[in-house]
Amino acid sequence: MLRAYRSSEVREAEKPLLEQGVPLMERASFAVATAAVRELRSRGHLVTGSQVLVLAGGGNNGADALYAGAYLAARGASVEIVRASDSVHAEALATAKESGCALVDSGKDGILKAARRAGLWIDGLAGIGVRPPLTEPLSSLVTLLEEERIAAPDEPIVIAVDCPTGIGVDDGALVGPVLTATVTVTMGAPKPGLIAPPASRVCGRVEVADIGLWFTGEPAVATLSGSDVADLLRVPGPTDHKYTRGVVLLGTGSDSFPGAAVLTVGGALGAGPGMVRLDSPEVAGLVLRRYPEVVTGLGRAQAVVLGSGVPATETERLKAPLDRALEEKYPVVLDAGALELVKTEYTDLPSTVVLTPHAGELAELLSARGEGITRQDVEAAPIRAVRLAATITGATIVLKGASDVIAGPDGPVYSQPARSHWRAVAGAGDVYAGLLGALLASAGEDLARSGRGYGKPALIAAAASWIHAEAAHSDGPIRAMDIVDGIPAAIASALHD
Ligand SMILES: NC(=O)C1=CN([C@@H]2O[C@H](COP(=O)(O)OP(=O)(O)OC[C@H]3O[C@@H](n4cnc5c(N)ncnc54)[C@H](OP(=O)(O)O)[C@@H]3O)[C@@H](O)[C@H]2O)[C@@H](O)CC1
Ligand SMILES: Nc1ncnc2c1ncn2[C@@H]1O[C@H](COP(=O)(O)OP(=O)(O)O)[C@@H](O)[C@H]1O
Ligand SMILES: [K+]
Repeated sequence: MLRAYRSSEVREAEKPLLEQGVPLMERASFAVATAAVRELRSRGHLVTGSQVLVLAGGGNNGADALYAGAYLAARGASVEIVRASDSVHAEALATAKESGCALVDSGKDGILKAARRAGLWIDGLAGIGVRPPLTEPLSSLVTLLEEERIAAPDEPIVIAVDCPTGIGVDDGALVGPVLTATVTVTMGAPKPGLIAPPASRVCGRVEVADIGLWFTGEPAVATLSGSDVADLLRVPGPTDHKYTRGVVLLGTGSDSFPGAAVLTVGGALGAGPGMVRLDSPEVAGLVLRRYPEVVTGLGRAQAVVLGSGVPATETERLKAPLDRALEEKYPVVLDAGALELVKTEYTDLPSTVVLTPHAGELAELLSARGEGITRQDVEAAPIRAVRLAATITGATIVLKGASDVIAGPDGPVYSQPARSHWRAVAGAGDVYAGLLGALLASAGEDLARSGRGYGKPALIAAAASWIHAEAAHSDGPIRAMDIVDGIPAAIASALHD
């Protein structure tokens, strides 16, 4: 599991080490220099003779970059320094100069010329001490460099020290200029913005440098790996039968969107529940032709999925299965049309109810509940939006997108990235709803006993997102049914992880 901690928690973790005199900055800058060497070598360049640009701001981040520049100069690189503040770390600057690094003329032309000469930039303009948007003069400098980076015929390698300058380190927001990185070398632990969208998109590959920091508390944001998913999966044993493995009931599909029933059933069956029930008479024939193992009609279930392919005007029929699940405390997935119910009637939900909106649906839901929030607001700061929605509704929220962002009313936020963006096709969300329902059904009895869920539904939803991303992994176009077909292998790969 990737665990991201906020800057305040990072500073707490660093405090005892600094008091003991542990040379954190030395470790940090060495990790940056090592990453730079690796990037140069992987592209067939020698360090000796490579042209490197150190972008040094006024904080410790700038000092890290300067010391890294000093290492590279000592190994034969030709290093130039842009001094972006009057108060750069004096000792680090002196060390860099002694090692042969040269200061660049700080006018626009001087900076651009140096940027064009260098194949590798080290971004030490600002680290976790900065809250965006950047102010002048840093704002103009970052804009200039980012434009140059994009326009350059051979894009430079950009190594961000701790974080790309300008990102919302703690909330993953992107407001104002940022310098996009090829690699981010982050100290001690990732920060939320390095693993949560939209900021995670400008971080390149994230490498965590172990500088000796120790974290004990719950992370602010986490990303599950295959082995975390394996820990959550319930593998059947010799005493299991179809009812112990979990039954999932689907109220999905309609005359208007019959295919949604096929896709949700496919998603659910892929995850291997004991049984899938379908309570959608108008589409039962279609589903049975494809999946004869489906049992039609209402009946006992350990989890319920409602709303995929059901128009918002036809939600009346979803209320009976929803009421029953709420009464029996079984987990519920409310997708697509069923989200309508949360706008007006079902306003106080337990966290065992999981809402699965995309950004537009989440904005509509929040607006209906009195928060003036647009789709753009949700996309600009997804962590904030899911937390707000979880707090207002009481439910667990899965915001679907290039990365799924998941939160319950408490516990960490999970950010689960897509493996490929071919996944963005109609019906992929329906597959997700079915898959999630089946995973919740396997934990349904436990969830019903433990009451409001205590973070477990969010964890299970994150596992569903991992499996869905893995199942949708592709180098070329895919259809939603290909995701259905990929689920069993994705689960097997988690179990082998
Ligand atoms: N934590 C660890 O374990 C370790 C941390 N280490 C490193 O320390 C880094 C944190 O260092 P830090 O605290 O000095 O902050 P950092 O980001 O370099 O500088 C902030 C500067 O930016 C400026 N500024 C602020 N807001 C701004 C804005 N909106 N727009 C424009 N400017 C703005 C502000 O200037 P001011 O405005 O205050 O004059 C200030 O000069 C951390 O990321 C890591 O690299 C390692 O060395 C060792 C282990
Ligand atoms: N840019 C993207 N890259 C990868 N996956 C994406 C992207 N945008 C959306 N997705 C995924 O595609 C699916 C879309 O779901 P949804 O919007 O509900 O569509 P539908 O209702 O047609 O199934 C979700 O699983 C989401 O995570
Ligand atoms: K930086």
